[in-house]
Amino acid sequence: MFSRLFTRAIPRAFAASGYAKRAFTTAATGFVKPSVSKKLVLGATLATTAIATTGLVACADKTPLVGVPGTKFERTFIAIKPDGVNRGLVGEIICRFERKGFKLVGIKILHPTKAQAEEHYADLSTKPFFAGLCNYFSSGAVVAMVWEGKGVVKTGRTLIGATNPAESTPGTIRGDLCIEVGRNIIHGSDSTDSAKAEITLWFKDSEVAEYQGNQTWVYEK
Ligand SMILES: Nc1ncnc2c1ncn2[C@@H]1O[C@H](COP(=O)(O)OP(=O)(O)OP(=O)(O)O)[C@@H](O)[C@H]1O
Repeated sequence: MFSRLFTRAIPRAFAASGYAKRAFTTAATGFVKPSVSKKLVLGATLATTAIATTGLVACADKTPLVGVPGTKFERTFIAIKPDGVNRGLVGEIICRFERKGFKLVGIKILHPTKAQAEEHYADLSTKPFFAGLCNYFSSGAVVAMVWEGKGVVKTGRTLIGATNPAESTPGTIRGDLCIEVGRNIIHGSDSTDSAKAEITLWFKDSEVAEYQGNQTWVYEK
């Protein structure tokens, strides 16, 4: 009952998508049929306590780490490569995703090992540029991120632009900010399956946060 009072206003598509739903528990579950006014007072008191204690409004549903493809909870993995970080383009790139309306739910800076780079780009292991690519990706700091939003995998790729910056449309990240394919500053998952694998490779569940944001101003419903 208590959890219903604080269920997020935006309905989730978990049932349709087959993703597991995790409800949060509270001490209120043992109460039996209090009067309406008592329930309201009880709910308000517990909510105040929850906010004061955690600084967050508890949610009945938690989005899975890999997101829910096809919904506004779809997630993608975006990495600003060492050239992007060293050129001071982190803020510019984040700004473009934020301005679009996507929500940043995970971010960290790390220096990938060669082995991590090889795992991340394993599907390209037969390409002649594979060794150079892994050296490049593990050559310095990378900003790894998880972004959330409707169509974020496909639209994220559109924001990024074509693999080769020379073929990227002006207005895209690569089209505006870089020149060579071997120094193309950013990576974005190319499918929802890739997003799932890459988010799982780079992030733990505890490293991704949920918050309301301004989503009611981004989506019609
Ligand atoms: N011909 C090439 N020469 C050198 N590097 C290349 C070449 N083609 C691709 N790469 C590098 O390998 C990365 C992965 O290539 P892929 O074909 O998966 O393109 P992408 O999906 O646009 O890039 P990313 O996976 O980094 O987002 C490219 O981003 C680029 O850095």
